Amino acid sequence: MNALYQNPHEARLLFGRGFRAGMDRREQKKLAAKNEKETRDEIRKKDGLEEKPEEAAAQKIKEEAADSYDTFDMRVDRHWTEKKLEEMTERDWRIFREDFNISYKGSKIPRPMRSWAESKLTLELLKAVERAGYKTPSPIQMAAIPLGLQQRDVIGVAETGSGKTAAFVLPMLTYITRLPPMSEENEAEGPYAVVMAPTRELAQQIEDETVKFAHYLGIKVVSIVGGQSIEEQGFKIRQGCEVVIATPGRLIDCLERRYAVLNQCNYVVLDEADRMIDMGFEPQVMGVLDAMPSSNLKPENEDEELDEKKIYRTTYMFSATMPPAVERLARKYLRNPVVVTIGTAGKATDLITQHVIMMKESEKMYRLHKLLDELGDKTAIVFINTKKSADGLSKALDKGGLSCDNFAWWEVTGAEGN
Ligand SMILES: Nc1ncnc2c1ncn2[C@@H]1O[C@H](COP(=O)(O)OP(=O)(O)OP(=O)(O)O)[C@@H](O)[C@H]1O
Repeated sequence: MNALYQNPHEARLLFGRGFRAGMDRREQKKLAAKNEKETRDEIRKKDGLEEKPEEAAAQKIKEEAADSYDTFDMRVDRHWTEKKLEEMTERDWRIFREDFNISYKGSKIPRPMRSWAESKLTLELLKAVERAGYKTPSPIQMAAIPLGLQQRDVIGVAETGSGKTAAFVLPMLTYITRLPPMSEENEAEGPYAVVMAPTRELAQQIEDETVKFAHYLGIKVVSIVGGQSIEEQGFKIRQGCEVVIATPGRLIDCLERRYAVLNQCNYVVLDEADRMIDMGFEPQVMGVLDAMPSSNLKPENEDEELDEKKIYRTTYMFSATMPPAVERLARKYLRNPVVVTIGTAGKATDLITQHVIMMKESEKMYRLHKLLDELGDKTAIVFINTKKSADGLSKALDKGGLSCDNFAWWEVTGAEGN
């Protein structure tokens, strides 16, 4: 067999560099010329022949032609960052989604937004975003804001600290600005939007983030969490507020005691839904959702177009995992939702390094002590599977001179109740 065929030249694929089928033709031609020269040299060496001048000249021409090969015919496009919105192709959007690790599940999904300027947020809100110092939207904001602005139901899976809050707050405020301002006539009918979160601390964080934007629009935010007077909270709601941020237990209490109603609430956000379920709040969450009017539910038929001018019940749900109880909730209360995942669902966050240390049971206490000692004046959380072991461990650590708070009582509110 001819030696040329024994040593075939491999195509080098360069996907993602803007070449059709990932091929850089110039690079290929140069490699082919080099390959041919080496093979001919080898054959001549074997046969004891010298290279003829005309062969050398022909080879030189091939190499020069390869070197100056104009790749413009192979280069299909510029990168999406160099393009205007209207120039974006399907392929650009795919690369854009890959660049930001955005994936979707669902039908009729609107394009993500590449920048704040390209979003359909009102000028007032864009100013508020600028004042907050948010230069570019985070990936969950790029994906979820256009969905919220179309009143689509959303299930968001994103890491903590990824900017989830603004991803639901900005469309929520946009929705509110479309409604009549709160006045004596309608304030007794309750808020326009409700956000539920599993803990007081999270509710507080969401309130801070919401107020950051809401106060420029004159939108009032009230938080309804445990540890404060329920009468006072009820009074604040009745005085008129557009947004309520609440923990589910306290909110259902407020509703059952008639301190608050949700007669005009059509926008609801469940933040950290899996944690709310884990903490045993499923009945309370469902109770709140059932207290909202059902007259604005979206059509069941997912092919039916939504009327942009109409008000629909919009449900946003964020959850790091989708256990059966969360799926049940989603199936019952969300209509034709779009699932947005940033990064890999269920993957540990990139911000945390995990170490697994294998050891004998008898060494555990010593190693834990050593690890905690090495922290110096930093603090740590130790997770443990039962209340009893937490009690024993905290006592042992206390004895060993480490100041230790035992939060095991917290588990009593958990679904398992152990
Ligand atoms: N586009 C943005 N640019 C700059 N900072 C941002 C942007 N979006 C959010 N942030 C800030 O990033 C921080 C985390 O955002 P946020 O609280 O929304 O995260 P999260 O995903 O809700 O996390 P958690 O689960 O802890 O509540 C906040 O301090 C927020 O102000």
